[in-house]
Amino acid sequence: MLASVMLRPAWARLGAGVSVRAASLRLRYERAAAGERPEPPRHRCSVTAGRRHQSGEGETEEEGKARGPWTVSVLPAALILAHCYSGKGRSSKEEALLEAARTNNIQEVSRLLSEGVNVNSRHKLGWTALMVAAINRNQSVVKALLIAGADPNLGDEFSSVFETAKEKAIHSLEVLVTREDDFSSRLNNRASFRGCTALHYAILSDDYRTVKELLDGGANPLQVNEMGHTPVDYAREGEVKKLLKECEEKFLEEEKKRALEERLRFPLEQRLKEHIIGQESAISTVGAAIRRKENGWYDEEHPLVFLFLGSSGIGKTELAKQTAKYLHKDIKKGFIRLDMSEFQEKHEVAKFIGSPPGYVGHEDGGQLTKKLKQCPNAVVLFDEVDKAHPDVLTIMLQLFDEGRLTDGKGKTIECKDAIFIMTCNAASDEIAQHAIQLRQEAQEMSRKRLAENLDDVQINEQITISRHFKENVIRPILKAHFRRDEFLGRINEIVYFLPFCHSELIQLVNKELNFWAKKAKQRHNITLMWDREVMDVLADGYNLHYGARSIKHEVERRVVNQLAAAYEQNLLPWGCTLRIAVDDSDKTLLKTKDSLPLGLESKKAPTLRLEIVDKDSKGRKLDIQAPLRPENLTYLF
Ligand SMILES: Nc1ncnc2c1ncn2[C@@H]1O[C@H](COP(=O)(O)OP(=O)(O)OP(=O)(O)O)[C@@H](O)[C@H]1O
Repeated sequence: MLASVMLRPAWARLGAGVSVRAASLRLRYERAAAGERPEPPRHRCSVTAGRRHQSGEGETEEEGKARGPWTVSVLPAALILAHCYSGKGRSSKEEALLEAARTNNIQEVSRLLSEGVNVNSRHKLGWTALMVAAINRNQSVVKALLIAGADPNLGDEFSSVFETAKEKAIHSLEVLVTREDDFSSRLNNRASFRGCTALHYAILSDDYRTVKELLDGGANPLQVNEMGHTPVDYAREGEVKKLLKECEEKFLEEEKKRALEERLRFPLEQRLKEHIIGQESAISTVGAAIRRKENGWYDEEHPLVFLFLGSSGIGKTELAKQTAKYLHKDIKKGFIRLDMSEFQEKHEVAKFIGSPPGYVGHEDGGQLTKKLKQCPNAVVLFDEVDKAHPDVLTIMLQLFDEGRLTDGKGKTIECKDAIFIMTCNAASDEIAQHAIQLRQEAQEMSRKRLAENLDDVQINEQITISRHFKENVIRPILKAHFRRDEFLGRINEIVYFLPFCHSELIQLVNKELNFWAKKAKQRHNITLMWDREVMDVLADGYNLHYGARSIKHEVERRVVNQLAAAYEQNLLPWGCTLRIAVDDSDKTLLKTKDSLPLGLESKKAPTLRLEIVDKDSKGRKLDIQAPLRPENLTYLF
């Protein structure tokens, strides 16, 4: 049973809360600290031996003999223990709360809570007062903490003694004794407890009343710890297990209802549009597929597979990331990204799923399998899939087909619930050219109708890629790239990302300028404003091959460089208001731009200038000294 892994055997516990091992270590080291000379320890732990070596450094042979083997090995540990004990003189109220929760001192807990102590504060090794109270079966304290707002679903940050010592750079002996003294001596020090909630601990101590208290207080019976176990996995047969099972079902139902309400209130498409400009058709295709899956209208035997097509920097990765954010609270685990250009060679298959036994790197596991194991329903992005070796594609095909993958160690990972997204740059030029042509045709049509004085004219920049184009242009290109129909056949949706139209470029510019305006306010208390014409000028810096990245670069090159130069030359008083404007002499360039025939427009881009806005709202142009006119720096794209 799993609980037995987490708990110490009964014989290894000393009734008053201190383990045999810790007690004997303590006794030995206390004597050492007091200057006694006890018999040498029979089993010297490796940490102590390491210390002996460390403290013996730089001493003469005589000094070494005079000291003897024992003193060196024990004194540092004794110092550590002394430090441990001094920690007992708790100073902060948070520490006092943790101690009161452990000792079931309900009066002290109530007093501290009434003084406004943070009920969710953690011990320096990672647990909360609710966890301490739960493991020690202190039901009344658990109740008081929950009423005061303790979060029953926080996970412990303490892993095992060894791991915690390594993470916090503390001696493992100190961690061992602190865990036993300040938390519980009933737990196995080798097991990992990271992510265990108060409910996990209440189950481990098999305390029905505390379990009930926690469940009534909103504890999630389905929350998994870092080892992937829910509380019920640690429950013994009996009334506690029965109670948990009942609550699990109720919780699942409520969770489903809550999620549905949330989805209706704030649909996925709306969320995605908050982060992604344009790409309406891509957003609705992905949104619809996720909705089918969330509502049970999908084939549960296969995972969802998308292929994202389009040029660079137009939101493919961003859409995958935002979808993962929507589906998973923990984005670190919920979003897996693999650059497939790293799997171009045959032997790199091993990097993907792990090497077989006997091969180098067998113990490390594969890049994909390791991450999928941690989160089998993750959103997995295979970037630039067209660069992967055919053998890697074969493994991917098996993954998409069966929804499972066997790693180099022979372990099978079930991932039917995962969402796989591949990006591919093949056909991106064709898609971009086709979209531009469609947009030009749409604009031409609008102009004609405008000339005919029709009332219902709407300049519509939204275009749709035709089925004919998909079948006759895109599919053959993809076939030539992947060389297998079954691979394309396993893709649920091919999603097209189109180059930005003018209004989308204006939104991108605005987003970028707002980003810098926020920074200017935070860092230098400068208020940044800009005219509409400025956005048009910056939008002209769009480069089809770099997508939104070219807009970022244009704003940095033409605006942020000037800001930095003006700042360096002390031209920006603290708290001033700055306006970005198009130079008056260049405004004519903007006006003539649209009226001139194609190819005859001026090659010179209008200049942007910075003005300080005075109290009377008049602008005073800043005289940024040459050679620091960063506008003149070479255009990198
Ligand atoms: N449609 C968009 N809306 C808002 N920001 C975008 C959009 N497209 C791209 N960006 C921004 O541009 C940057 C690059 O975008 P992203 O990584 O999604 O590009 P991509 O299409 O995946 O291209 P690549 O294949 O080169 O990675 C990101 O900072 C992203 O936020």
